[in-house]
Amino acid sequence: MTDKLRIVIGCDDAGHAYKEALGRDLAASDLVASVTDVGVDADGHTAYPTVAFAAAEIVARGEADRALLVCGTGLGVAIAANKVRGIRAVTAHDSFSVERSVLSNNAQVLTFGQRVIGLELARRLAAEWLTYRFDETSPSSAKVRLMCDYEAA
Ligand SMILES: O=C(CO)[C@H](O)COP(=O)(O)O
Repeated sequence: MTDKLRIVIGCDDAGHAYKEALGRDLAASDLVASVTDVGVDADGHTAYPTVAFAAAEIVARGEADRALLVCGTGLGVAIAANKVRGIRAVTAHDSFSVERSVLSNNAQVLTFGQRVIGLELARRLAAEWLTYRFDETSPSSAKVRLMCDYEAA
């Protein structure tokens, strides 16, 4: 049995509909221990970096395992989340990249663009994402460590 994940979700106003739908899927998943929603709500207009910082900081503090963030493109929330020390955030809109974001990069944050991919693809990718766990003994581990060491220096 794979460990269940504590997940943070967040979005800006351009990603709200997908955040809500994905949040419902996550809450219903056997692979998810908890879902923490950092906004925005239906009429919220918080700028995407503010939401991404809040979600990434929760992960960086070890209070959640991963974050799933949505904005118009997925790009802004990824850039912002990557500003938080210890966070590796990626935008991935295809199955292989989602898999490798965990297995190669040990990325804790996945981002989607509501204006870029269809909802059903986003839902499928999020479901796949839940099944992957980084292997600290894999050949990818030393490469991820290079990034961690660079950040820590
Ligand atoms: O996609 C976004 C940022 O990457 C965001 O949802 C919209 O940003 P804007 O084009 O600056 O309004």
